[in-house]
Amino acid sequence: MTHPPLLVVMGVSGSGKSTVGAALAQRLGVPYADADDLHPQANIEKMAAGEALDDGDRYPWLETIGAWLADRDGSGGVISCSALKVAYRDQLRRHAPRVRFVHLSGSREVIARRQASRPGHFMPASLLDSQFATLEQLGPTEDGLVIDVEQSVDDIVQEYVDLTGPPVRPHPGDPV
Ligand SMILES: Nc1ncnc2c1ncn2[C@@H]1O[C@H](COP(=O)(O)OP(=O)(O)OP(=O)(O)O)[C@@H](O)[C@H]1O
Ligand SMILES: O=C(O)[C@H](O)[C@@H](O)[C@H](O)[C@H](O)CO
Repeated sequence: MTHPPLLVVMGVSGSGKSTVGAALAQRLGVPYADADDLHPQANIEKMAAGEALDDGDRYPWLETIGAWLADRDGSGGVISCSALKVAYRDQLRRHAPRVRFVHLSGSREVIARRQASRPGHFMPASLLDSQFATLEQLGPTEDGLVIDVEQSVDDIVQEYVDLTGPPVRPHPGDPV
């Protein structure tokens, strides 16, 4: 039996994970969560102070995200999470082996402009280079796809649907 999509919308800070993730979850008719809401306060404070997170900071956070994915293995869901390294994505796959990654990929210039368009967000622009330096592209054995961010949110969502086919709905009979 095919299950509704279980997705992680990934990418560097400012790539559009929260915006696209929410729109994609709505289109697919599945629950949505933003992993930024699952960070321990210490992680938020560290980034706000201009210091990049390390593997030790991310490990417990990724465990929380993995549990969220495992809980929704049957119903499907979309969570926005940077998931920058293969090792982080392996950690999530250990919780939910069928999870698919949707990498929002774009130039530093475009993403920096978008990151700067959010006054008051805790993530400083100064950390964008560390995000790109930490990012590891999806590997050939990883279930995932790459979508260019230099298009509208609606077009990104449509490209996902076009690439993956009509989504299995949590409630058969729902309109696509
Ligand atoms: N496809 C798009 N076209 C134009 N603007 C976009 C697009 N996607 C996102 N944005 C805008 O870019 C900014 C960053 O988007 P968003 O906050 O969703 O990124 P993010 O990856 O979740 O960032 P962070 O990881 O730092 O929370 C927002 O102001 C958002 O409205
Ligand atoms: O892995 C990381 O370094 C963090 O998750 C960051 O990506 C932030 O969560 C986010 O980008 C800022 O809101």
